[in-house]
Amino acid sequence: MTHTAQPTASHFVNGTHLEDAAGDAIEVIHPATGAVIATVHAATPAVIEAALAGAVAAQADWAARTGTERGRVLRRAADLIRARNRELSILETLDTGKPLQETLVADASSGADALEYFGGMAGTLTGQHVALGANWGYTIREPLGLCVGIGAWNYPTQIACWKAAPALACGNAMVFKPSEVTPLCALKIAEILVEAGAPPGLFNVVQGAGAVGAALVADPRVAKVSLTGSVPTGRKVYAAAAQAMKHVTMELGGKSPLIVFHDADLDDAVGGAILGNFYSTGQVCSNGTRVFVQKGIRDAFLARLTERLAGVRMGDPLDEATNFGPMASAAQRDIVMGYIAQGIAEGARLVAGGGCPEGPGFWVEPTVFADVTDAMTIAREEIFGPVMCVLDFTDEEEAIARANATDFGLSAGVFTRDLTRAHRVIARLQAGTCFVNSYNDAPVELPFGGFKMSGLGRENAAAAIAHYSQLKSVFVRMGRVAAPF
Ligand SMILES: NC(=O)c1ccc[n+]([C@@H]2O[C@H](COP(=O)([O-])OP(=O)(O)OC[C@H]3O[C@@H](n4cnc5c(N)ncnc54)[C@H](O)[C@@H]3O)[C@@H](O)[C@H]2O)c1
Repeated sequence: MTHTAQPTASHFVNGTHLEDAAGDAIEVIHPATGAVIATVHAATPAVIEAALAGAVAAQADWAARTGTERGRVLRRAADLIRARNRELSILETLDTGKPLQETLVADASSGADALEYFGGMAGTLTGQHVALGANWGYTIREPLGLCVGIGAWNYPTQIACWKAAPALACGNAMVFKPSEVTPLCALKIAEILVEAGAPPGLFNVVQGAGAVGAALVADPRVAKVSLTGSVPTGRKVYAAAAQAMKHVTMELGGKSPLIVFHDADLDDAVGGAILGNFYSTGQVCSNGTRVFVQKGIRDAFLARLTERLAGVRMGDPLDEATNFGPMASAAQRDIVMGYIAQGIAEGARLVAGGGCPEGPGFWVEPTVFADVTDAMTIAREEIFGPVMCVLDFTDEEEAIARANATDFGLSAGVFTRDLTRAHRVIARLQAGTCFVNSYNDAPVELPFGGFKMSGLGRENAAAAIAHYSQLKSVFVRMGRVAAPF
């Protein structure tokens, strides 16, 4: 079956669709078939200028509105997204290849959650009164101004909303650049925000690869950059932002540990490992790809995991019975297959998968390696694909030390029935987003983000407000000024 998802135009700027065919063509490929479903053009300097200038113009008026007024727009957008969840989920599936079974519950709806949550919070954003004896002070929470959002290709709708919602709630404007691999979904969010009452120019989408992202980051009008991407890109963007002391949020990669103790509910632990390695075909930053299993239950764990892998249904991602899709791109498929070959070459034991099914599309089987050691490449580097590494451990102390022996620090999980142990271990794990007897939940009410090389700042929850606003402190003297002369 052929699909088309050609957008009205490549960009959404100043409240309307904008095309400039002079920009490099970017083919949008449906990963399940390899078919071209749309073509967009990278933003030219003229498009970038229109977006930045439009955002600056829109921001002042937006910031002058009350928080309640701003929040109303965001909450209306959330309602529109929910009403169009199926249509948006189909587009997300065409763009990313993720099964519709997943996108119907995890993408547009997660974006709507963020818009609803920050829409509700917008009216509550206040400063503080500070009593200072005879004098007093107060703080004003001000927007930063113009923010740039740059997205990865695994969650294009969610990433656009997770950045736009807190930014707009605080009174900022945003220019968002989706990943060049998945350019379609953010355009829909821009359309919906305007339909919900956002002023033209408040949220703009411009297409392009790293060069367009770099041009946005370098522009002196930009006050803040929020990136979701890999650590190497994060380094570049952070360094560029530092030249003008811009604020940053960095949501980067991971190689997160999931520790399964001998007393864990085995089925729950296997379920957590499946969610933490194979959901979205493994293309999730917070995945628990180093699964440390206590020695006594290692074989039982692998046996139950292998049994449950019989439930994988690869196929047309638009078929709601499909529960496992392709990789988002041929390039990512090749990277993952390279890691699988390296795992075999370095002596890991292939327990399941490892193959790359023939035919059109970018498929990789769900793959499990056992007998993985800490030194192996597959245990050290982020693969960003459906490759689970199972490592053995003897005791708690050893598991904690090995779990922390990485430069990443995005997520970590613990499965055990001993809740004292669960909290004791979590307290010592170096990770920003942790799970007890679960994996990969990301409710908007909890902050999300990484320690160490996995990032800076937090998305979601009240914590995100601090990263999209700045405080002005005002001291007020009530008496006379006592100067020395
Ligand atoms: N922590 C999180 O919340 C989170 C979520 C999803 C993905 N990720 C991470 O994202 C990575 C996968 O996504 P990807 O391959 O799209 O990442 P990537 O780093 O290749 O690209 C991310 C974005 O940055 C842009 N970019 C590239 N070079 C740039 C530059 N010099 N200046 C400005 N922008 C530039 C890209 O065009 C893209 O839009 C993985 O490492 C994954 O862990 C993290």
